[in-house]
Amino acid sequence: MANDSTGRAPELRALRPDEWDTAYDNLLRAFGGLPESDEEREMWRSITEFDRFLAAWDGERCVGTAGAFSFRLTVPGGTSVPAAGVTMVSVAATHRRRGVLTSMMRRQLDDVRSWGEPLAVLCASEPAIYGRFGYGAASFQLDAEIDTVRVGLTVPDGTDDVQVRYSDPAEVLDACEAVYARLVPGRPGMLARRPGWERVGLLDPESDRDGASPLQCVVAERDGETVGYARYRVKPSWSAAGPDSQVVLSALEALDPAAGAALWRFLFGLDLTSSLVARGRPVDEGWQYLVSDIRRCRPARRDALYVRPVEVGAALAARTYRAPVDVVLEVEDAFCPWNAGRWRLSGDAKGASCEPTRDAADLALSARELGAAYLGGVSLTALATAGRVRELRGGALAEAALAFGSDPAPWMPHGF
Ligand SMILES: CC(=O)SCCNC(=O)CCNC(=O)[C@H](O)C(C)(C)COP(=O)(O)OP(=O)(O)OC[C@H]1O[C@@H](n2cnc3c(N)ncnc32)[C@H](O)[C@@H]1OP(=O)(O)O
Repeated sequence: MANDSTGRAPELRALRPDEWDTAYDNLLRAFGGLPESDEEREMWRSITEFDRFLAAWDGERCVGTAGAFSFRLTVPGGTSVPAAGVTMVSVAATHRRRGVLTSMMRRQLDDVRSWGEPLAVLCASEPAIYGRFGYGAASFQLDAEIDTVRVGLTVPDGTDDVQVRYSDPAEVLDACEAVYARLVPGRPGMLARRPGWERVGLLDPESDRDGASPLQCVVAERDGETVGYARYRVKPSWSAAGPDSQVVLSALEALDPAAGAALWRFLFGLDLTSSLVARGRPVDEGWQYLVSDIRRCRPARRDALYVRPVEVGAALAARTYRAPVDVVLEVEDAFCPWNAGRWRLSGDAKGASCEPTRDAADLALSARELGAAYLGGVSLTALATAGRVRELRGGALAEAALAFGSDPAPWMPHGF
């Protein structure tokens, strides 16, 4: 790393609580300098894990930040695996492109390994940044802007048995969190909530509303039990032709198809609105199969969660495989060389093992591609068509690609 203005390399160390404001200001400035509300600042401070938050210092000045939440991530098969949630990464523009990020990534991945966490995950501000450090885009999200005047919704049987009730978001938080917790094991990419994180979904600073209403909440109930919820805002608009307001969805979770349909029907039907913007939804979410005209929903797919296998053996052994698989992977990993070499992966829907081997390799790929395929949302076959996975034994690619896949598709419900 190049030296800084004092002639020394910036000092890298865990953040002390009294340094938090200085570090957070570096982060906000790197993201454009827009101030945050006291509510937001206090929220992010309260969930900071100081011993896992690195800051780079040029004398008294904070010039770099990189945190790592201690998350648990659902992997294919439903197990919850320790994963470092890389977050709040910033380098001061005065110190950019001198290797500060690289030094933080180096130290952080060494730390994550020493903590015994087999995975690191992140949401990238820009996709070009993290591939060099071995992160691959592993889950995708669906964004949609639905013309609710022209698009109809056909709901499944049982939808009328679900009541939708207006609720205060904070008052029903426990019931909503119980719904969320039941869904976590069922979909790879979901994160078990750490204490304090339930409040993130209720953050409602005016600066985030873009002219829309405060956060509104409805719960879906069946026989008095909460079976789903939705949080949304309404952005009012009136044209010469009349009302043209927009519903902006913030969160929606449901325990079964009828509960989900009841919530979508409610959102489609809000008076005076003509469109519904839903961002960050699962790519395979059921509403797409209820609409009369998917094209007028303008669906768009975007990269979401990036995964980095920190310990290849432990990571691959932690998930299950939807078909039997027995392959030797030749892994290339320049940034975390302890992963480089041949690994025999044997597994099925019940469990797996992954150990170093001297046997001949069946497939060759880098840690980044392994991260992309890890949650089952990116096909090894597709990566092979791009030349990112090489088949060295005939048939190994088809066998591994089938085994690695996941249904449902991986999804991460919120950023961090
Ligand atoms: C998980 C999260 O928190 S995502 C948030 C990331 N943060 C931001 O986007 C805030 C604004 N940006 C920044 O703070 C900084 O520009 C950072 C953190 C992205 C990069 O920090 P730097 O210290 O400049 O990176 P560093 O000097 O270590 O660069 C390493 C390599 O990555 C490349 N790189 C760095 N940032 C980018 C980028 N945004 N796009 C493409 N390449 C990049 C560099 O060119 C360099 O490549 P090289 O090794 O071929 O020369």
